[in-house]
Amino acid sequence: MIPEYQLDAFSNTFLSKKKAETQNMAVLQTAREVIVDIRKNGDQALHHYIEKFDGVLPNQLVVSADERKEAWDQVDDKTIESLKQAANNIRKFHQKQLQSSRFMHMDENIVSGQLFRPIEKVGIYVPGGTACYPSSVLMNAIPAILAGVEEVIMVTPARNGESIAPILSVAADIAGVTTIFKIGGIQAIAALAYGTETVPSVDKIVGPGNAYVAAAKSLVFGDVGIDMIAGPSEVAIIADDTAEPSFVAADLIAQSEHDENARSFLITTSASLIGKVNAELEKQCAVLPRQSIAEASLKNKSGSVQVTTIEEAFRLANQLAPEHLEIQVENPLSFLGYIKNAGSVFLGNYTPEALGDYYAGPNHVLPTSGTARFSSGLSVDDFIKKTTFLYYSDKALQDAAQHVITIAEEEQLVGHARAVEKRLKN
Ligand SMILES: NC(=O)c1ccc[n+]([C@@H]2O[C@H](COP(=O)([O-])OP(=O)(O)OC[C@H]3O[C@@H](n4cnc5c(N)ncnc54)[C@H](O)[C@@H]3O)[C@@H](O)[C@H]2O)c1
Ligand SMILES: N[C@H](CO)Cc1c[nH]c[nH+]1
Ligand SMILES: [Zn+2]
Repeated sequence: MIPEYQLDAFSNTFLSKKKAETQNMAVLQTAREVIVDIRKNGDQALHHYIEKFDGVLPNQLVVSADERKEAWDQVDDKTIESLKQAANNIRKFHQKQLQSSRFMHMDENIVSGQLFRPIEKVGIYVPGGTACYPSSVLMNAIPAILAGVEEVIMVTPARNGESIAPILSVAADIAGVTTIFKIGGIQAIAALAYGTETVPSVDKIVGPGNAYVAAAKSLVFGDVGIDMIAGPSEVAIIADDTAEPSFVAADLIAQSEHDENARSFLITTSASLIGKVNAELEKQCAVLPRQSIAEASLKNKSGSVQVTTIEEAFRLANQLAPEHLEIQVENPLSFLGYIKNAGSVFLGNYTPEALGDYYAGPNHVLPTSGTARFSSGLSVDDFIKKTTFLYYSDKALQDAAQHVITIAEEEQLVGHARAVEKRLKN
């Protein structure tokens, strides 16, 4: 069910450097047209595209205070409790990421350092097309609020043309989201980036979404900040003979059920594991509500490979740089030092990725499509700007002046040299 590859074929198929399918030209073209129109025509264009892409235009785009209050009665207590527990864990984990402004140097003549300041207004995109992700509300909003962002504006498409899922509103309250708009897709990103009569513009947009959302984010980048351009979700599992085939299969399925383009990889030193996992996949997929999605992802976008050593397994995983890396081998913690490129790592047979997707604390908004080679998952840092500062006394400048002038003259920037010379005492 998950195709087996020889090592060379696995590398050739999955390691080529190419941008995710979010960069599809037709999707980009649609996104460009919608963004240009909304930027020029504001609400009028926004309404048009909500109707066009989501079918119905809600009477009111903002989720009202009454709607937010009523949502609490529509979600059962057990679910609210689970969300609160998850929020606590996510808050605790991200709290440790906070840093204070700092001095790099301080004496009577020179002071330098870095100011850490939150971004003022942030937009968070919460996907809502095919599924509903309260966990993504928590993962995006909690680090922003911990960082000190004043206004967190959430957008998500309305389910039936009128309301958003109550659980999303409850999660937004638990996290501390300021305002929620019932807008999804390209039109939501355009409205957040440029503002309309109804939607305020923000300084940065974060959060995952489908190919249209990703394309729109890539186009507005520069006018606003973005966290990343997320492609389809991925998991790579490194497993040896001690791995439990039914656990491995369950975790491959958990990622593959996200969408048909999700990618699941199994890299194993075991001669018998792939066969056992395939038997489990067959069994477990058959009883899955999203069976056809998971099967399509496993069959068409995923792969397994047998390697001879654990070192080879990690070499391959580092080349893949997967969004999620599971390590289901004996003494998993002893392999932390082998990891170079991965969005988030899950160690041991009892740490399924699902634990991190929802609950444990680390963020689930992670780099995909090999971009973990150069980037990281969402964190408090994504909502902080670092501004350097510098003070030199008269004496300190006199001491440094000649070096500055020399380099300025080498660059033939006489104005720069003069700016220092003007202050020289002799
Ligand atoms: N990386 C993560 O942390 C994470 C978390 C949750 C979900 N996801 C991913 O987010 C994605 C969610 O996708 P989704 O579609 O369910 O929800 P979505 O909210 O991202 O997209 C839905 C919107 O897409 C727009 N759209 C749909 N078809 C269109 C078309 N033909 N032209 C223009 N616009 C169109 C509509 O406006 C709609 O509101 C999935 O791929 C899922 O795997 C990722
Ligand atoms: N696995 C997703 C990130 O790739 C996150 C998620 C949300 N809900 C379930 N899973
Ligand atoms: Zn998931």
